[in-house]
Amino acid sequence: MERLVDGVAARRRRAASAREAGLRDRIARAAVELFDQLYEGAVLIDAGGQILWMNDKYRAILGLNGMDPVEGRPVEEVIPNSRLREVVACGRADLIDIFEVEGRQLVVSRIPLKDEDGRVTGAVGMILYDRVQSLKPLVDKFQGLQRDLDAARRQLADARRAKYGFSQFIGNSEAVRLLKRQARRAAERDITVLLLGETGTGKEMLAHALHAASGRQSGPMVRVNTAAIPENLLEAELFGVAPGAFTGAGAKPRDGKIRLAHRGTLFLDEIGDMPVSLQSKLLRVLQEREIEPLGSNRVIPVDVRVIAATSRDLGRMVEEGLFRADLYYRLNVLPLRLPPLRERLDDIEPLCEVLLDRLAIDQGGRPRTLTDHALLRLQAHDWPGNVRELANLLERAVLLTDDAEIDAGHIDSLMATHMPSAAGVAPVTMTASVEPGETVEPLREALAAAERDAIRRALAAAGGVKTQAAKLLGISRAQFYEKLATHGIETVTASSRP
Ligand SMILES: Nc1ncnc2c1ncn2[C@@H]1O[C@H](COP(=O)(O)OP(=O)(O)OP(=O)(O)O)[C@@H](O)[C@H]1O
Repeated sequence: MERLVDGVAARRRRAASAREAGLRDRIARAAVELFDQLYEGAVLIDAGGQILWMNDKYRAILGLNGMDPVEGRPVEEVIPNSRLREVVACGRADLIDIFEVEGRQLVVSRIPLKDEDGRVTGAVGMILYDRVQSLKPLVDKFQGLQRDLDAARRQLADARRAKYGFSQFIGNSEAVRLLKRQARRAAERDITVLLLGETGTGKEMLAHALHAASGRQSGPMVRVNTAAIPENLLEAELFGVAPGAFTGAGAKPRDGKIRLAHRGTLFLDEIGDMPVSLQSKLLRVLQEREIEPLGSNRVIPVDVRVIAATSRDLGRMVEEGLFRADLYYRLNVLPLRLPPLRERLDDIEPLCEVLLDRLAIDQGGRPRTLTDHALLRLQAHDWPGNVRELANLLERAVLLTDDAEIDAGHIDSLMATHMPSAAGVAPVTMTASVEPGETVEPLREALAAAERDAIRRALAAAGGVKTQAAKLLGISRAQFYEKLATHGIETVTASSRP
């Protein structure tokens, strides 16, 4: 009797589980049909990340035709960057996510599939977008933010990308052609380059061109002007700061410029102004390719190519003990000398053309031209401030007149009134007379007085802004500071002005 009862119960259990299996099967089929109708796309993968099934709509979004077999292929091979495998691995659903497929932003859901014991057996991915209209504002907002982010990224990349290439470095003279040939060769080799030349000869421009033509062109180009940063801030600026390195250093680490130049180029402008105390740290960067942020005892490897520039005589600075000899030899692997403008007077004409074109673009209107006599005047000048000084003079000439042509008279008046070194251009006459008893100043003192006067006038014209005053004088900021110190001229800093 007992056996009979057991047999009936077992039969009932079997029948119930068969019914349940059939029910499950119907539910599964209904669910698949529902997916197919409800969603823009659906895909099913197994626990190994291989596709078991994909609906036609998903295939269409991927640009696959019905004949392309997808079943059995790894999901990432068919849907690049798919995250379904992660859902299998962690067993948690991604109920709403935004996912890019073939350039389209789609709202998707990813759900793990589990067996009776809770083991993950696969995952289903569904594209919801278009059917779920209520998500549209969210997606639009996301797309707007994504566009802003892309634009900001592009801007940052542009800012860090080199500004100039070799073709923008104007000059046909033999000296410039030779320089460009050497520089092109240097760009291909991943070695340290030292740019030597007077102020305004185009060292920074050439550094950008070297970076743009090098294998590091897609990396950052980071410039540090050693002369423009106070000595006590320079170490942090270059090497970065560890959290809490000093009072006020902040809880987060701050990357220095050397780290920011990782996989790119570090342009050390005015390297002659590098304080001796930091020179050994810089040497370590060149030798060991590593940095130690301020307040840290950790070294960080860096991959940077160094381009250094100076208008100073580094060799002499070494002799005078102002620059470390070992650093000098490390930097001087491939020196490139930029010739001053007075050694390549033939370049003045093409330079003027380009500079006048640039001015026309910046200020609007048609590009001005120079008369032959104006050009001769320019070629007779000494150009201590080189191309920067030439650019400044042309800028003032364009402001001085509305004429289409700039003539010799315009150039003469500018040189006589504004240029600190106009003596070489203005016609020299013998009309000066000396009263009996009047003393004649030694030339050195007369020149120093004239320089002092020019600096004061430039400062006044620039409203005390030193960068602007240096620009007006056609000299670098570093040189301007040196001259202020030499002449003992005290200025009111911008922050302390009322
Ligand atoms: N060969 C050139 N072709 C076109 N523009 C040039 C050339 N050389 C210099 N310039 C222009 O002259 C100005 C000064 O150049 P740059 O700043 O590169 O000189 P620099 O040698 O680095 O000067 P400094 O030593 O004072 O920093 C810039 O506006 C630059 O565009």
